[in-house]
Amino acid sequence: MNLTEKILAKAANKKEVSPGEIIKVNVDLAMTHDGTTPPTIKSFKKISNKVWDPDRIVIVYDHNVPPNNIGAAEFQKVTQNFVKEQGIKNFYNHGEGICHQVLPEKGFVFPGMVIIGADSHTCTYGAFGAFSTGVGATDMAVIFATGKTWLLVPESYLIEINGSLNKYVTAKDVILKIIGKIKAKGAVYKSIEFKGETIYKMNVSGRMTMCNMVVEMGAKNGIMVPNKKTIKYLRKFKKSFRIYKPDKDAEYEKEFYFDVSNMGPQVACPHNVDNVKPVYKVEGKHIDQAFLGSCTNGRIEDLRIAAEILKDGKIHEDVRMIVVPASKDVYMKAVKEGIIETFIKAGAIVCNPGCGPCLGAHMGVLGPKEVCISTSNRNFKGRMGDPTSKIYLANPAVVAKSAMEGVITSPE
Ligand SMILES: CC(C)[C@H](C(=O)O)[C@@H](O)C(=O)O
Ligand code: SF4
Repeated sequence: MNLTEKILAKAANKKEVSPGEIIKVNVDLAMTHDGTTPPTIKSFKKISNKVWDPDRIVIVYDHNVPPNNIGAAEFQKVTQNFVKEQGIKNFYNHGEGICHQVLPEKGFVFPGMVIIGADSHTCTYGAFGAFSTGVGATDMAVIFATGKTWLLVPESYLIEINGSLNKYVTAKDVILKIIGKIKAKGAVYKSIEFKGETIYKMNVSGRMTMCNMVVEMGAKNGIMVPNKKTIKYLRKFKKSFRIYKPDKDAEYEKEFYFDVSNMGPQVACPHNVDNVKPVYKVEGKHIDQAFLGSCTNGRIEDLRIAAEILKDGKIHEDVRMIVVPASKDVYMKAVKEGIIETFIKAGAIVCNPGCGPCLGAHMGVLGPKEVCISTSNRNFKGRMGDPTSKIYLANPAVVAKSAMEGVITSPE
């Protein structure tokens, strides 16, 4: 069995599982956020009045924090009442950060776990060797009630990545390159297992960025065997965990190889995440907004990269640059390191932790024909505002450099 199959077999109390099989699994952790908790509650109330285990549910307000309209404020009240009624203690309602950042940071994510979230980027936790995937509110309601869900065991793709990354080339560029090759519909319902020297050496932040974006190829989950840096990250929580590894003769439907040694920064052009080009092909394109943040690239490592470029520089007068740290923890580290000061002095708008403008709700909605360069994960038409606006996805170095120049620019 491969890595995903091993974890799913354990969760289903079976010796072995194989692709195509429908299994019932125990869920170790369930996550919902301010947007998906109210619809989950609505379905939940039709089937139960008591959650299966309040300690295995984590709720994070991140998409609309603080509430940006009356509906969002009402939604938050619904969740607050539910949390009290059900005795859910793991509740982060005052801008603790993006759910996918908060869960690992607070020590909820460990190797071998089955984590289901009512958000499509729940696949991020594969960086820690967990099986994690997103579901809708009705599936989540059943999990809230029973602690179980059904899964179709996915076929798996093995992606091996070798080579060291050049300066200003990051995990984001690697995953964009992969998506550009496999395409947006190229891995629908597949499990993606990453391996290779590049993954083995990668820091936790980069591993999260890579697993975060597998859903942009339609994948069910992305997963990696924890490396030394990941184990070090997890040890600080002082909890025991078991690391699962694929069998030597594990089976995969397809295998892909990437050598990233000579690769430059990549950009996903409007309006599809798989419309990927090397940055030099889009250099000179005028931008109105630059966004540094999201569950893909809002971590301290990302902010450091951007700050190094912006140090002593100024953001172009035509550009509004918006910086949203992925969590309070990231924010506080950035304050301590003087990074926030660098952003403010350069002319950026620094907002409170959360999803920020990523999905067009607030904090930088794009007007007609405006162009944004963003470190987030989706550039769908109209996602950040007006349907005539355009989004280019890139790494934090490209976003920072472009913000200074007023046009898409390579930091190299
Ligand atoms: C609002 C939420 C359900 C959505 C998701 O599931 O991904 C959002 O986080 C996004 O990135 O589009
Ligand atoms: S940061 Fe963006 S992609 Fe991530 S959960 Fe929030 S809205 Fe979704």
